[in-house]
Amino acid sequence: MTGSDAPDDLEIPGPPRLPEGFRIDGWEVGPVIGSGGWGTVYEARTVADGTPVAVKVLPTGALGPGQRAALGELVEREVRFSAEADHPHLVRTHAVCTVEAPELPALDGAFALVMDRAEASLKDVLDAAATGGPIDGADRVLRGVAAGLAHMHDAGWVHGDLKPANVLLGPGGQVWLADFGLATELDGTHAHLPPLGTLDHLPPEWWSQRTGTQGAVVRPTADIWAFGVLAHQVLTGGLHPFPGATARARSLAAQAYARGTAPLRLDAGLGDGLRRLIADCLAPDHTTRLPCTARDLTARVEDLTGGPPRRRRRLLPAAAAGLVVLTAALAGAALLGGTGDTQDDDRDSGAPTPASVTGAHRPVPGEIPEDSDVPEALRPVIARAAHRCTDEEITPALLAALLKAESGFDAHAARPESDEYGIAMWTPSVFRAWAVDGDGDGDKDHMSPPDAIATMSLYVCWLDQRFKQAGMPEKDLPALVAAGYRTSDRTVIDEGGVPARVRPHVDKVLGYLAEYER
Ligand SMILES: Nc1ncnc2c1ncn2[C@@H]1O[C@H](COP(=O)(O)OP(=O)(O)OP(=O)(O)O)[C@@H](O)[C@H]1O
Repeated sequence: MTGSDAPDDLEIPGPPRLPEGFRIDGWEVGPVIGSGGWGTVYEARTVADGTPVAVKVLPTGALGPGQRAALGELVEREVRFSAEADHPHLVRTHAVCTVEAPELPALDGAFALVMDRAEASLKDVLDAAATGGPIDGADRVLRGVAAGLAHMHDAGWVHGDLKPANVLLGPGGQVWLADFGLATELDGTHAHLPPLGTLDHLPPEWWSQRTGTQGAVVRPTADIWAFGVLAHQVLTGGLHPFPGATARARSLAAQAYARGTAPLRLDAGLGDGLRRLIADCLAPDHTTRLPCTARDLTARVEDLTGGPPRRRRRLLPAAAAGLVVLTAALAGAALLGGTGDTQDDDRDSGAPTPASVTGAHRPVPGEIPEDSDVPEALRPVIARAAHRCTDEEITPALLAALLKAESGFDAHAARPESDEYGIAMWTPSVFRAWAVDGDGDGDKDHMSPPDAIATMSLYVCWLDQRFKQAGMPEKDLPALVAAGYRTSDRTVIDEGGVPARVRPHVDKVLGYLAEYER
């Protein structure tokens, strides 16, 4: 790992540190992994069961009120982001605690973020790599970074500080984007970030825009530029696409290219497809970069690197005998976390479930009323599943209405004639393509209500986004989602609305929804 660990024999004053064995709530810290601009990251473990985690400690003691507020904002963003985004390629923050250490005044009151523990960062790997060829696992890293970024953008966030130090590599080969302190929510087409960022991965337009009181404007296209730089580094063992011995010189070279006074000279060893992909990411200004979305990048990276097969989706009962591979489903599956590669599956089943994250969940309309007929034991399961989807139409009330219309909340429901089973009436082969381990028991079972409901939420979230992308009327989305769940996204889009044959079912769902939303 990189970091600011000083060799034992040198007395370099560094940031204050917690002693090994120090307890922060239910976690015990170990050795330091490294330090960044705001604090220090420690190895740590969960006291209860020894699960390895990393704890990032951000001291507040020496900060002035303005700096303290800025740090509080970064932590708040990180927490909000972790609460809202849950994806196999985004590092998870399990909890945020406060360090209580009156005997260590410099650290007393510090924020402590408890996260998944990585084995190394991509920066560590690039620093150790021989230049001239791709690093080991280059394809996997690029696929993971692209999928994580696509999930963020689809959920309305910009990372804002994508760089190798913020790509973490987990013990099972997982690829996680990290450091969401700079991640910021999109307001229309762009967001504002404090002018921090990293020189080597900043797009050229960054230098020509004015920084207002809210900070500089940052758009998803800034992450796309950063991805282009990072992809070049990953595929060449660390070479930056722009020449220069220092970050400042490389940034000037990038600006000269953007002004049209210097050509783009990518490494000669790159294959045609990846060269084109990097060149698209490095289009000279944000408007020419617009067509290169993170979602497209994900599909292109998977095509170019032989990624996991494209996903299957729920079928019309009549077509259930012969599964049809639908390319469009790929994007949605990756978007919502079910990419189906083994790494993701391991993550779903093996990692601890997200624990208490202090910080506000976004208020979600459509909670299930207390006096409804939704079985009490199911309510938290439904609410948790609905909150995994950041699209506002997918509420607990809508999931409850869908479940009532599908099975009447009967966990043992079955329609063998159409191969549909369980509380969410999943066709087992289709369920497997989207499956989420809703109860964290290491198994994904269509007959387990938490798994079936979490998977339903994932799927209808994707349907909702498909219909929005297709420009279908927002007010009709609940009906369209109900119809899509019974038929398919393609059928609903091709028919321009709810197909007549599922209208009675959709009306039932809307009736239940009205009851739950009264
Ligand atoms: N969850 C984690 N697991 C393992 N190592 C981590 C984790 N998070 C961060 N690190 C490592 O800890 C070190 C410090 O990380 P930190 O995020 O504080 O700073 P940075 O990203 O290097 O710099 P800055 O945040 O100032 O841009 C880095 O080497 C980073 O790779």
